Amino acid sequence: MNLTLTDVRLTPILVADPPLLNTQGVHQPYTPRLIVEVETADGVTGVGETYGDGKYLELARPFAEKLKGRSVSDLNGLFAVADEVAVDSARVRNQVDVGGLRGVQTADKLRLSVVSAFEVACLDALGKALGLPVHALLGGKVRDAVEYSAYLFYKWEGHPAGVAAERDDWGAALDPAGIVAQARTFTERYGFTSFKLKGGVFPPDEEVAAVRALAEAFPGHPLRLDPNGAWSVATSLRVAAELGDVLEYLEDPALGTPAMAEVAAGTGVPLATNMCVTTFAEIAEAFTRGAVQVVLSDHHYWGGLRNTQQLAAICRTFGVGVSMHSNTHLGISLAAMTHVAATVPNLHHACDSHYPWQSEDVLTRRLTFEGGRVAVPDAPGLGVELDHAELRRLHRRWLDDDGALRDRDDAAAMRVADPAWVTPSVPRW
Ligand SMILES: O=C([O-])C(=O)C[C@H](O)[C@@H](O)C(=O)[O-]
Ligand SMILES: [Mg+2]
Repeated sequence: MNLTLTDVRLTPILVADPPLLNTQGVHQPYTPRLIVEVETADGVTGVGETYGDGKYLELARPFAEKLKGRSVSDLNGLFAVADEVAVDSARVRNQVDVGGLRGVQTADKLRLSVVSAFEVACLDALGKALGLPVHALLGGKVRDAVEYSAYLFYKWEGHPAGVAAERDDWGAALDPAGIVAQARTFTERYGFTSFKLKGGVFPPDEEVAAVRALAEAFPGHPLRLDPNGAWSVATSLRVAAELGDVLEYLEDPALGTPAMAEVAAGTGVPLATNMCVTTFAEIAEAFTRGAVQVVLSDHHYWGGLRNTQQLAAICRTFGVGVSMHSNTHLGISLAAMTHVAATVPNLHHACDSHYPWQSEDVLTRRLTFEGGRVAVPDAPGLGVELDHAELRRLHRRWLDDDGALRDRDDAAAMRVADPAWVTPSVPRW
């Protein structure tokens, strides 16, 4: 068996995305992703997926060149190779990632976000070469299916008139009744039993009313609210007091560890984060200050599946819970998330996934949710197959774009509907 990497292919694509609202603005009609393919000397291939914005592409290209000739089994070596790739300081100076929705932006985090796709691709190829599923390479699954939550968004019926976009069949959701209707559609289509509402869009009282309406429609079901740090400490404490009886956790109510620590000190509602603990360097302060009770891991920016396992082990040590964050992603990443989640013993919350919002994919067969769960694939590698024709079609869309959509910008998308829109300063309420 020859595990030497002989070819690495990078394909940036644009995938359709509905008009989902968040505190920064609204999703653009198409969002960039990068698909990574690796191939061994024996012709075994592996696939990975990560963010596709320009700042990731400019690292992925030199990184890919350095991988040829190395072994797909040398996963630790990926980090050393990444360190050799220079990050343009303009990419991290005074920059926040997607308006801060994914926390701090550092050179290391950019590198890790690229490494993650290659690590997944190498694990996929290695698994196929050895005849083992990725979860086996990670030490073995401790569950046969991984539970996901319905990721509810305020949304418009469609993208603004005149904007090229695909239509979706979810309808608008701009008030409590719309959110409950969306939640019902999620349960009918996918069987989800826990619900997360993306908040920070409307004044807190409206979002509190939406969560109350969900609690009435789905009594006893786990509920979460995530305003992406849009609230002051005082507002966070007020919402926590009002919704304490129905929330499984409150996610990033206020921005940054000091504010989260203040909120945590004043409420018994567990706080979760994918914004103030997004790197290993941020763990010590947040955990010692008791600022978070649940960390939402994300293999994309934590640097892959094995780093996710390390994060989970640290959380276990400190008695902090683990769940999983998601940005817009396709089936390759859902498969990767499912494999690693299957190996984490202390995963006590349903994971987030945007996948139901994505009508397009680059797989020959989409992954499916049964009863809100994805069955852990036992086929070799990730257990997915790339649809090359669809990959080419979505790449063609990326090639044809004039550059406006190649970098995610939710505020720019909002300005199409509201030319006066500026990214709100924080705290917004
Ligand atoms: O849990 C979160 O904070 C997210 O999923 C961040 C995302 O960027 C989400 O807000 C989105 O896609 O609009
Ligand atoms: Mg969040």
